[in-house]
Amino acid sequence: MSAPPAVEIRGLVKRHGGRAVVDGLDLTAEAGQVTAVLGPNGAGKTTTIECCEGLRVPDGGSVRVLGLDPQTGGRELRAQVGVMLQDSGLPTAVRALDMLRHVATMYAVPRDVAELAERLGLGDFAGTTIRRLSGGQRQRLALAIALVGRPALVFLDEPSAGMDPQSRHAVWELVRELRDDGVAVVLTTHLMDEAESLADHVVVVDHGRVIAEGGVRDLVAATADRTLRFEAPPGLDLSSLAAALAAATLAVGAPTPGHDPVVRESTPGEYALSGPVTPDVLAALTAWSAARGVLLTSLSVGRRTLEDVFLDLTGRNLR
Ligand SMILES: Nc1ncnc2c1ncn2[C@@H]1O[C@H](COP(=O)(O)OP(=O)(O)OP(=O)(O)O)[C@@H](O)[C@H]1O
Repeated sequence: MSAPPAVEIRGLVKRHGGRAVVDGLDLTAEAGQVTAVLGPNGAGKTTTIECCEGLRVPDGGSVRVLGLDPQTGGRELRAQVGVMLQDSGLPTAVRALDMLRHVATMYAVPRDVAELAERLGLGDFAGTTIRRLSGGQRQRLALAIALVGRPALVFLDEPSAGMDPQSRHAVWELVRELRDDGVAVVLTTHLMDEAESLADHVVVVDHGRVIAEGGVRDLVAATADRTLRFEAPPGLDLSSLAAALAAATLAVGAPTPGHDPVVRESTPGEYALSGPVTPDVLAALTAWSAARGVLLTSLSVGRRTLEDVFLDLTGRNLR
């Protein structure tokens, strides 16, 4: 019989104050894969992960972690699951490296503390008390603590948030190694480049449900292959612009039903167009702007990214 998935969630429901913040969510994470859970603020990601960690009791559905119920799996699960929380909850008066050494003693076969500390650059602040660490340093320590017990499954909540580029790449490298060693990695992130560069499987969550999932390439390829972004004064009349762009699409023939261009103002003054990006659409955009005296201060056509997919699905940016 094949091993059960590292995480198997079916129909998870969690309510707060009568409101379902997780509302029938299904998620599977396999060993030897990085599963990225993406979603806007308040989508229910952390609540879902906390149900897997046994920190919250579900109101409905089932959660299995390494084949066990997190509510009753207790010690057996703690020995095999590494957890990196955003708010690490570490004691503040302890020195960073002492904390890591202490946690290592709790495991039967811990990783080499010196090697792990070196990999994550903890040497620079080994003797500093946790209270005095910067946000990025604290993150690196929390990650080391999550990994020191050689877990079979790790939950990483925004693992490289607040880190400088060098530290982020060290973290990414470590995550790839874990995956190659057969560890199941579940990470939540707002960083598209983090998900794009690490994830084997992406699960997009909104309003407590999964709204899309698949490999990064599948998700990106499921829609058009290019995207158009531009900057202009905030508050453009998007319905008038969309009509002009739709006319340009029609003018060149062969419109695809349901694929009219859609323009969104993702943040004030920043616009993204989904739908076919053709030379005529580009010409129609600049003609529409010129007719209204609107100056486009930047304009780019590029490869679609997960960020675009996310915007199409939820109408919102990830942050
Ligand atoms: N203990 C609680 N009591 C009441 N509401 C809560 C509680 N915990 C979470 N919520 C609400 O549940 C919703 C989902 O929160 P959750 O932290 O799971 O979202 P998230 O997707 O992790 O968001 P973020 O990306 O901001 O971390 C939010 O609206 C939040 O305010």
